Amino acid sequence: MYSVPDQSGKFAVVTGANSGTGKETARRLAEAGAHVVLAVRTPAKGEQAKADILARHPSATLEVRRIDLADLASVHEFADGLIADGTPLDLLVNNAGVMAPPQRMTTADGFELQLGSNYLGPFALTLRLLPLLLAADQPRVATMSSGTANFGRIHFDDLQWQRRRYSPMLSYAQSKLADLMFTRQLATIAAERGWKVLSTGAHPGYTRTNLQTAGASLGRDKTTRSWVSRFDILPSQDVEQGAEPLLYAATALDVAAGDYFGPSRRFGLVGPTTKVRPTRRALDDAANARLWTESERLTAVSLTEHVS
Ligand SMILES: NC(=O)c1ccc[n+]([C@@H]2O[C@H](COP(=O)([O-])OP(=O)(O)OC[C@H]3O[C@@H](n4cnc5c(N)ncnc54)[C@H](O)[C@@H]3O)[C@@H](O)[C@H]2O)c1
Repeated sequence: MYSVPDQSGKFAVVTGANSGTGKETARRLAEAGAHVVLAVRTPAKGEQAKADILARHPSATLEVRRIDLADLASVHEFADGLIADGTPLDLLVNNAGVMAPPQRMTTADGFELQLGSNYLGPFALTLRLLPLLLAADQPRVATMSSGTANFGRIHFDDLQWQRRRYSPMLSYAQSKLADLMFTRQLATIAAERGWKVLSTGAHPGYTRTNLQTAGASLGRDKTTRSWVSRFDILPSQDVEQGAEPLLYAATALDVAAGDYFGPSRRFGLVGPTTKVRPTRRALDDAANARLWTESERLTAVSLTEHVS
């Protein structure tokens, strides 16, 4: 098991920290000494997660704050709260995500649900929190992608699936490819501007969490059921294993800007975290820059406005 380096004195935000890999990541960061903000959509679930973590680690310092990544007003409210407090932010973990709703659904801002929740919300959140990140000594942004990014394509002419027949899984894959392209582009921008913020990415492998059932609870179409059933032939992991690549991306000392981590695979078994090569579609600098510009336009959150 990966040993998280000492996080004493660090201030971290983990989105989607009430369940799955987010809760486990928050737990391990708190165990290692970080003060962790559990950034959750439903505060009561956040409080339950906090109580669970405290039961295992009584000296952990945790706080619950509400954020709905599918609502930009909520993202701004969350960011405004942290900025008003003014504590430099050492670590932002963009973990929250939703997979495969039964049909095309939209966020409060009218974005297709998966693009909005999995990518545009975290994009806006990261840009808003950059001033706090840049005030920290060794800041880091770790963003959760997915192995499905390998099947993803960014449809610049129809990002929101308005002109094509909606595919819940291909839309999920697009949103997760966008996360990976964002990870790379943030690393590029940081290098260009001489920022010390380190942008890294991870995917968990197939992990037993609420992700498969949360989407399914809304009902599922036949094609998505068939996709999801294909996951079941993959070696699955428990959440402790599944959170390891994200924890590594968030805290390991031997990582470089833009690095991407996932579980290693040998003879069909899932092994320790390793650096993985992103799909070539995430290595297209021009596309990464184009997606960034388009995301600034869609969210109306821009670097020039929020970072001097
Ligand atoms: N479980 C897997 O096999 C797997 C595989 C690849 C990638 N992932 C990614 O891992 C991340 C964590 O998922 P998980 O597997 O732990 O599932 P999960 O369902 O347990 O956790 C997802 C979390 O995101 C939160 N969330 C969803 N929409 C939100 C919103 N609008 N605002 C705020 N929070 C929101 C949920 O409340 C939940 O806490 C996701 O980004 C997911 O895409 C998971």
